[in-house]
Amino acid sequence: MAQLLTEAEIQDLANNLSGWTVEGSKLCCQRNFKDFLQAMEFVNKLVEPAESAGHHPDIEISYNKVRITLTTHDAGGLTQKDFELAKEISQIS
Ligand SMILES: C[C@H](O)[C@H](O)[C@H]1CNC2=NC(N)=NC(=O)C2=N1
Repeated sequence: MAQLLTEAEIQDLANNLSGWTVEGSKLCCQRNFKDFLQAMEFVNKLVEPAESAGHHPDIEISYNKVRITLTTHDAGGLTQKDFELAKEISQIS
C-alpha cells in the first residue's frame, strides 16, 4: 500500500503543483468549461490516466464545472499517487 505523506512532504509537493489546493487529506482542483458537453469531454479524458495509474479521482460535475478531488482511499490520505495523477490531469485540457 502507498505510504501516507508527511505534512512537510505534502506542502513541498503542493508548492510544485499549480492549480491544485490541499484541503485536509485531499488534493482539489476545479475546471470551468464552456458548457456541459465540454465538461463531459474533459471528464472522459480522465479515464485513461486513472486506469493506467490504478488510481481514480473523485469527480463532481455541475453543468460546466468539474471539481476533481484526489486522495488515496486505501491509505486514508494523501500519497505520491495523488500528486502523480494530479500532475497528469494538469496536462489535460
Ligand atoms: C484494487 C484497486 O486497485 C484499488 O482499490 C485502487 C483503485 N483506485 C483507487 N483510487 C484512489 N483514489 N484511491 C485508492 O485507494 C484506490 N485504490
